[in-house]
Amino acid sequence: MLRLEDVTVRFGGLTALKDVSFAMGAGEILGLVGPNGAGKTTLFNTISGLVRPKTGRILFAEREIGRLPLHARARLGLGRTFQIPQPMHHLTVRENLTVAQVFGAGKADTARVDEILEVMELGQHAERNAATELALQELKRLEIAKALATNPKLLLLDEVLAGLESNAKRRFVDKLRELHERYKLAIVIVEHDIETISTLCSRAVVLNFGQMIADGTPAEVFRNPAVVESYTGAADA
Ligand SMILES: Nc1ncnc2c1ncn2[C@@H]1O[C@H](COP(=O)(O)OP(=O)(O)OP(=O)(O)O)[C@@H](O)[C@H]1O
Repeated sequence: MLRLEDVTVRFGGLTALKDVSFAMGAGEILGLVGPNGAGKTTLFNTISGLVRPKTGRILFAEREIGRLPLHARARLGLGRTFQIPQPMHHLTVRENLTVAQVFGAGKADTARVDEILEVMELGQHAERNAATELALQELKRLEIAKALATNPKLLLLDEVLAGLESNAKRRFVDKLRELHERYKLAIVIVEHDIETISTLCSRAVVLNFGQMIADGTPAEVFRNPAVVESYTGAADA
């Protein structure tokens, strides 16, 4: 479903991604891990179209998408969330979903918006101002709801669980599983918590200084010496 071939991204003199290659299949839940600054968000930005790679190819649903604009990628089924929730100001929760839907799916579909509000447990907040009247957990659910409104086949989740306490995190993980089943979604999730990656993901890939240093089951990856060193090295720095 998604394949990256030798993707390199530079910001001036800084190589943020270097020859990154990996493929994932429909329905997979993949954890993307690595120390701060490793290139995880840059990878999401490159897949979703905010950042242009210097070299390499990105294929999604058997099409080369590396030069397509954001909305074209969204319409092919690429959905994403942002590390810092970005609700549209002055709009209600419901309006946020409708705008996301028009951007990513090409037209408004009230029934689908109602369904997503219910699935994401946002029904009672539907007419609230999204930017000023939601608590952190609701903002996070809205961020995912906006991505779902674009009818994705692949969902890129950038640290959606960060800042939640452990019970809330567990409920959120259950919700992600539910979405995976219900919408037959493939998911890539950036997350620092090893336990979460281990319970949610069948596979994990690790970035360090822009390079992929491991790819395997979470158990394999987290006992890989290069991975352990990338984290302890970062902690010592
Ligand atoms: N727009 C940009 N311009 C210049 N440098 C950038 C830009 N975006 C990211 N970088 C740099 O690229 C590197 C990778 O950053 P990125 O945000 O992708 O890492 P990350 O793995 O998502 O980190 P974190 O876990 O802290 O979110 C960092 O050195 C960062 O400073």
